[in-house]
Amino acid sequence: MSHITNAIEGKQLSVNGLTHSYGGQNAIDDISFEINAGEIVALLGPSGCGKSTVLRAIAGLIQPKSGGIHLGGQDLAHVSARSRGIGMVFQNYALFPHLTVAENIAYPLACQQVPREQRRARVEEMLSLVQLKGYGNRLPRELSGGQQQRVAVARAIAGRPSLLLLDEPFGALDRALRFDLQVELLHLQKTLGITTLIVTHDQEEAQSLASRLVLMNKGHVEQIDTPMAVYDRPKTLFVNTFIGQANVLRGTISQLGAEATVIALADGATLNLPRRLSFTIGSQVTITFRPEEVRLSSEPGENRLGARLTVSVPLGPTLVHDLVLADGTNLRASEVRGPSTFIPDTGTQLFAEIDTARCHVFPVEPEVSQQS
Ligand SMILES: Nc1ncnc2c1ncn2[C@@H]1O[C@H](COP(=O)(O)OP(=O)(O)OP(=O)(O)O)[C@@H](O)[C@H]1O
Repeated sequence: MSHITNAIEGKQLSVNGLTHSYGGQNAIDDISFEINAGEIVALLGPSGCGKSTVLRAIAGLIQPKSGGIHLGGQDLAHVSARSRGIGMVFQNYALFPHLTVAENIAYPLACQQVPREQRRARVEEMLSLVQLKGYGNRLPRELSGGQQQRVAVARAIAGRPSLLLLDEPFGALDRALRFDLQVELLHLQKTLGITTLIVTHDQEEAQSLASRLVLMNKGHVEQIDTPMAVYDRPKTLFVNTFIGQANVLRGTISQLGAEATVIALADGATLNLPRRLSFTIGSQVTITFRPEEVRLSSEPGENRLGARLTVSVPLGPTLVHDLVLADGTNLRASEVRGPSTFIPDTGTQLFAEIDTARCHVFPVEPEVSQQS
């Protein structure tokens, strides 16, 4: 395995101002991001936001309307898809059904005119790398979905690409198998040091695999950050609600102090934030907070909103409470469940205390003024 490590040299990928449309409207607009050599980055966003389009442009399968793509400093504008040195894995395996596993893996090597002996050795290497030693003579249909996807990965890296593109590679697999393959892929990627871009709409997959996330929405990039930064410091309401769960309330800025902001909610309640926000008094805002930032209490008090408990559900180690505020807004709270955690009765009138130090506040029309 050691000489593979030396052989694959991940290169830096740089995407600048990538724009593409299939008809009138842009599918992607001014997309820019970088992936360091050997890094694994996830392109994450809802269905139709343009992820696959970005991937196709990088692979050379479509010619973007504008923007630049550089791999290891080389401009790919006039480099054919074949000559880009990029390996790809798609959701639906795309193995050749009439070729054996070994022939599938050897296929790109044959295209590169790698001599037969070397090809055979590389196929063996790849098979052991993806833990399919001894499966070389099988046909794809004689393998499970997870095994087929491992073959697809082996085929993608057999030609020693300097960039690996994965488009929803585990989308067709069940949850447990997905997790196993994610762990394997991460191990493989680290061992080989291959620069990797994975497209997914599964936030858990993105968070567990990637060192950084590129969050896309409606053809734009909303935020590029580490998984933790995206969760803790979302730049937009979209990112905040797309990654993890968030409670969303509407309010109006009613007081601004040196180190405090008071927000009035619809039903007359207020939230006091221990910092000055850069809004003017009277601004309409959206306040968000995670379920784990809500604590239930039976007493009223500061930052406590009257709420009726609709249901409490124990989910393994956590207890999730769904509540409804007086104005009908739903609220979710969660807490770590211990042996003596008290579970209140459904319908109980309680107070939901919001940890306002950890709230996020966004302008009410966040989609109008997207920043890059
Ligand atoms: N070949 C095509 N012709 C016309 N429109 C297309 C084509 N491919 C994609 N689109 C449109 O471009 C937009 C972006 O599509 P894209 O496939 O890149 O999104 P995606 O984020 O990968 O979605 P998904 O997660 O559902 O695969 C969508 O509105 C889609 O309908």
